[in-house]
Amino acid sequence: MQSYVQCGCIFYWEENRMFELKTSASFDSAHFLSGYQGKCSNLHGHRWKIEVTVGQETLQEEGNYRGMVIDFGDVKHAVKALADSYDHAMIYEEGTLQRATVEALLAEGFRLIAVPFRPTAEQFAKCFYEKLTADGLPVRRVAVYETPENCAVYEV
Ligand SMILES: Nc1nc2c(c(=O)[nH]1)N=C([C@H](O)[C@H](O)COP(=O)(O)OP(=O)(O)OP(=O)(O)O)CN2
Ligand SMILES: [Zn+2]
Repeated sequence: MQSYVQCGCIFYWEENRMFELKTSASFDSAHFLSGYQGKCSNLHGHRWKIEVTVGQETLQEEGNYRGMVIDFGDVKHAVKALADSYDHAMIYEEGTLQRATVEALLAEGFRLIAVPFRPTAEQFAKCFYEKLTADGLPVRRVAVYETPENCAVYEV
């Protein structure tokens, strides 16, 4: 990252160094892509992996967390809790299933999660970024893997 810095009447670009921590957690769920031309319009499952990078230019200077960006445990627990909240569910975009279908699935005891977006890896990456940021984590990057080879990244 670069900052435009003023020193007297001189302006210059200063390269900022960044400390980053990375952790990941996974969840297993089903989804489908409504309106997709191809096999992903059908209900299918993934083992989604959420890989989160948090970062800061400075480390904490005193107390229990001196020398740290944030405690590894705090990042790990937040990402695990997020993954668990999407685990073993059928994830669908709001408005893409008939009401009778939703009611029938709920009557069978299935766990449904309606999301206000098409559940692509890209949209999940942005959604997870926003949720973890709202939890107070200094998130820089969220990668969401649908398969071990394919991931989408949301980065700030
Ligand atoms: N840019 C994106 N493209 C696709 C996404 C996505 O989230 N972002 N998602 C899908 C589907 O969810 C699909 O499950 C993944 O597709 P695909 O890679 O084709 O699936 P496989 O890895 O199982 O492919 P095989 O060729 O069957 O091994 C589609 N595209
Ligand atoms: Zn899929």
